[in-house]
This record gives sequence, structure tokens and C-alpha cells, in this order.
Amino acid sequence: MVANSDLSIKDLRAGYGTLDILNGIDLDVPAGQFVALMGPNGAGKSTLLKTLYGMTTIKGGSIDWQGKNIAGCKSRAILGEGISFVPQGRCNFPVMTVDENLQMAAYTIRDSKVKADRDYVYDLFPILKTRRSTLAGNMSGGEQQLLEVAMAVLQRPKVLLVDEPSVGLSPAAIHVVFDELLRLHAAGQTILLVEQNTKKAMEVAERAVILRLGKVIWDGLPKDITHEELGELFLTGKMRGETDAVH
Ligand SMILES: Nc1ncnc2c1ncn2[C@@H]1O[C@H](COP(=O)(O)OP(=O)(O)OP(=O)(O)O)[C@@H](O)[C@H]1O
Repeated sequence: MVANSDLSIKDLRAGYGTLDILNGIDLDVPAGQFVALMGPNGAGKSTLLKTLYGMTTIKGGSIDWQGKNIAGCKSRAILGEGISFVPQGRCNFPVMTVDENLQMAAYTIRDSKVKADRDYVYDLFPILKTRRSTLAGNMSGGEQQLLEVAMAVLQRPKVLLVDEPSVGLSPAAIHVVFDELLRLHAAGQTILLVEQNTKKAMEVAERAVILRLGKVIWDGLPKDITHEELGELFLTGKMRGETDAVH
């Protein structure tokens, strides 16, 4: 696994055109950490990942990464800086085999040694190796999700951004996908995960960051918040018994 480094987000404001969604995000992610971003629908979780990957309009603030501010850089440049994004939904090539999909991912790396890059991923995801000649579109939802993650991991990212990997998956498939994320993390991968399945997210991540209305309203260890408190925070921005909103 490639050496990691820290990511530091300060007063980040971003949105879509004139629409403001992120209203001042402050978040430091140390190398190797597994962070779950949670919060109610529309809180700006996916927008935060998309902003880190250069897909939104920056309104202010900074994203410090390896000594430079990458806020506003293009996605291609951000990928080159070692940040990979697994967007929500299927984004493989369904009428190509697993092997061919990984080849396509390898072509995005300058001077890729395609076979070596593919084999690197097969070592990390043995399930995919057994399916290497299968058309991606003929695999189960869980296997396809693993392929999406593998295509991103092939870039040997220092930070992996993963948006809602559990959507549309059976409980068994969710289990497999999250197991793979845990294995990647154990090997040193920094992961920022957006996940609606809060139970699962709290099980796998070592840190929970809760967004509401484009701001961080809670940041801590998953063990320090109950599901009831989480629900209340999602709805009101307040912890049980508090009168003022957190932050
Ligand atoms: N491409 C876009 N153009 C304009 N508005 C958008 C776009 N994508 C998202 N939005 C809006 O940005 C807001 C935040 O959306 P975002 O997807 O970041 O929320 P989220 O916290 O990930 O929610 P969910 O859990 O429902 O996926 C929503 O009001 C959404 O309608």
C-alpha cells in the first residue's frame, strides 16, 4: 500500500453553481484513518466527497493536501495527487469483463504496467480474480461494487473516497463489501466513507463525522454516540438534553 499523508479541510464552502451546499467544513483526516461521514438526506455528505474530488464549485476555504491547496483543482489532477473516488451507483463497463474493466482503470495511470496493476488488485480482491472473465454487468451488485472499489484502488490512492457502497445491495453483499473496506484500512488505506447504513458505518469506521446543513455538527468515536442520539442529531443538530445546536 502507498504511504499516506494527512488531509486538512478548513472553512470549506462549496456548491453547485450559485447554490451553496457546504457552509464551512473544518475536518482534519490523519493518514490511515477510516472516517464515516453521516447525516440526514441532503446534509452535503456526497457533496463533500465530490468537492474533494474537484466536482463542485468552490466558494471559499481550503483543502490542504501534501503541501498544497487542491480546492478547485480538476478531478484528473486530484487523481494524480493520490485521491480516488468511488461514486454512488454503478460506474463500471457492464459489457466488458472484470479483466477489461481493470485494464480500463489502468489506462488512467501514466506509464501503467497494466498487467502488474491488475495483478496487484487481484491480490487485494481475490473474489474478483475468480470472476476475471465474467462480464461486469452479469455479476451480483456486491461483486460490481467491489469492482468499482478495485478500479479506484488500482490507482494506489493515498485517500479513498467511497460514496454509499451499500445502496441496492443485499445484507450478505453489504457484509462482503464492508469486509473488503476493513481489509484495505487494515493495510493502511485512508478512507472517507459516506454511508446511509449508519449501523454498518459505525461498525467499520474508527471515527464518525456527522454533517447537517453543510456543516460538521459532531465528530468523535462511534462508540461515543448511541443510535438514538444519532437520530436526534440528524433531526435537530442537538444532542439529547441540549438546548443549543452543536457548533
Ligand atoms: N449536481 C447537483 N446540482 C444541484 N444540486 C445538487 C446536485 N447534487 C446534489 N445537489 C443538492 O445538494 C444538496 C446536498 O446533496 P448531497 O447529495 O451532498 O447530500 P447527502 O448528504 O449526500 O444526502 P443523501 O444522504 O440523500 O445522499 C441536496 O439539496 C441536493 O439536492
